[in-house]
Amino acid sequence: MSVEVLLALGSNLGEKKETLMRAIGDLCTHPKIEVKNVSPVAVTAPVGGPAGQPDFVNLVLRIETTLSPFDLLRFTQTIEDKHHRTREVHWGPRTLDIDIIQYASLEMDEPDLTLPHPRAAERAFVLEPWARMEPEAELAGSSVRNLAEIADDADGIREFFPAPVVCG
Ligand SMILES: Nc1ncnc2c1ncn2[C@@H]1O[C@H](COP(=O)(O)OP(=O)(O)OP(=O)(O)O)[C@@H](O)[C@H]1O
Ligand SMILES: Nc1nc2c(c(=O)[nH]1)N=C(CO)CN2
Repeated sequence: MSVEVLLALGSNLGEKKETLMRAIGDLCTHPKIEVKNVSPVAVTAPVGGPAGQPDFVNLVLRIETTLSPFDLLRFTQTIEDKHHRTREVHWGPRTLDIDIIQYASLEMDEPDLTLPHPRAAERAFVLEPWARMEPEAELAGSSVRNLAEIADDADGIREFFPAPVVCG
């Protein structure tokens, strides 16, 4: 059975926008994933992590998939690795980060996977692109648009570029 999933992508090292477009392409090639919608592309100030790290490029994607949550996590981590993601510094600069924000209405708290993503409701760099893609979306019973307005990093959204073509 296919379920709806919300993924968030971020990059603040290298060819940031290009890396996100390639990662979308990687998702598009999986036979058990259908990319349904892509948000506008946000340039955002870094939240947390070491001082002075570069701005991020962030977007979210709506997909449908028949993969289980853990199989999806494994696949998204394979894409991160392919794009030379390293994990030395907590919240440090990265070529590519893919978070599973929401997997249908599933709630789980396992050592390697928490759903919905535990910090998504506080992150304008996730919520603002999401609200632009799906204005009526909800996260854990709250309006994503409202959450985006009150997020601490709401003024860290610098600019938006139009949404890329889905699996173009
Ligand atoms: N919903 C989720 N989506 C993606 N990874 C998750 C999720 N819940 C737990 N994890 C786990 O988090 C671990 C650390 O992920 P990662 O290094 O990308 O964190 P981060 O992006 O630096 O920080 P944050 O989790 O705050 O976004 C992953 O190995 C993964 O097992
Ligand atoms: N602006 C921005 N800040 C972050 C981001 C991100 O994607 N964008 N990701 C983080 C950890 O996942 C920590 N901080």
